[in-house]
Amino acid sequence: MATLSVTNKAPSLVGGAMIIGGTIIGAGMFSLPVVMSGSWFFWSLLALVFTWFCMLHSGLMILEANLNYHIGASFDTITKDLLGNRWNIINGLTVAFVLYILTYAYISASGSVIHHTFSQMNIDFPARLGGLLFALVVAFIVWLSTRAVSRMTTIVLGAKILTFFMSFGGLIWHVQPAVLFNTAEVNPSYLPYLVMTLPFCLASFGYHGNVPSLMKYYGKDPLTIRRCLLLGTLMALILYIFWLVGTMGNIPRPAFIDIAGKGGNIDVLVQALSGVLNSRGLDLLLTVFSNFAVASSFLGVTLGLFDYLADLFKFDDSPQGRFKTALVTFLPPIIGGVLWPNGFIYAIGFAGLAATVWAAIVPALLASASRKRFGSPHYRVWGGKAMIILILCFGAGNAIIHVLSSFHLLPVYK
Ligand SMILES: N[C@@H](Cc1ccccc1)C(=O)O
Repeated sequence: MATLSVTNKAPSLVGGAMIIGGTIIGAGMFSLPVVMSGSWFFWSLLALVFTWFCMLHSGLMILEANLNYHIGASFDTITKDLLGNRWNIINGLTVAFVLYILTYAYISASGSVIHHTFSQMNIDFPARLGGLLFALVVAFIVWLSTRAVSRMTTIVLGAKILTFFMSFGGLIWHVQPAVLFNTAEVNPSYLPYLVMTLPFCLASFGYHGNVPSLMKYYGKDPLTIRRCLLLGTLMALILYIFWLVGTMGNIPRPAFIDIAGKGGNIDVLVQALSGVLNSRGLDLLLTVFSNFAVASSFLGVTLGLFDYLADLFKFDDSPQGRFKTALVTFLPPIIGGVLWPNGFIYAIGFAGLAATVWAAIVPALLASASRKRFGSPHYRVWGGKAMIILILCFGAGNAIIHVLSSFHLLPVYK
């Protein structure tokens, strides 16, 4: 979850859209080309658009329920009041789980990115050590203060956007239609691999913790907040489509088998891209971009986890209190990262599984309960009962798919 820096004046529409877009676009996108290599471009496009649609509307459902409460009321208050204690506990647990597993994913990802960066300078830097050091630096910043995180995030986010356009502009020019449309393979089969991509799409479109924060910033202004959600999620969708074209148009489908076999982490992907690009400058840009992309999500998500745990364990805001919070925030994922440095793809999948509870199932239940209790006078998501049922099925379907694929019951492209 991205951090929001508090300002006195109401932020512009673009500001809110950027907050949403910035939270959505994170390390999750690096898992997409790898897990989508089986279903390849067109089917994956369909999965992306479908997930975008459902995740946008589940976010709007949180807004619908949220508008019946005081400004500043967050997930916890709304869920407890509308759905009762049991749902609230399940909700809280899955929120914590997503944040923990993402922190672990970022440690694993940053280790891999650092390893790749150094290996370009012909230095062999172990990924485990890279992840550990990176996590310690982030832990230090988070321990310092929220303001330090906010400043760092601003710098990193700026650099991320800049390097994104510079490197992706380059990637797009290199796209070969024959590779993108996979004309070399005779009778390829794509459809069986489609469903297993969904939990990864879901994780990559996660932002829902920020909906209550938007109400804090704009007040009860459903129109503006709705526009922010629409713009922010659309921004992510368009960027992800570019990203798919850029990767699948440059790396042939069969080459992804090898990438997935090596753990599917970012360094392997970037290496495969630079192999086909043959351009030193682009290669460097891509490496710089992946560093910033991981760093900004890392900062945002761990700050969210830090605040959540501080509140949960009632650790105070003194340096010692913050130190204790930093320990419970970072120690478990660091241990995970040192023991299993290549779990990035798995972790993103599990984030999708847990996120489906609080980003799809609970929002649909909230909207339904809010209509019964309050009649949703401020704002009501269109589509009536059918939309609620669609989002519920989307959430439950994602959970089932993830469980099936954990037991190797779904076809995997290899
Ligand atoms: N969408 C983020 C992950 C995320 C999931 C759920 C909530 C917040 C963030 C990413 O791609 O990295």
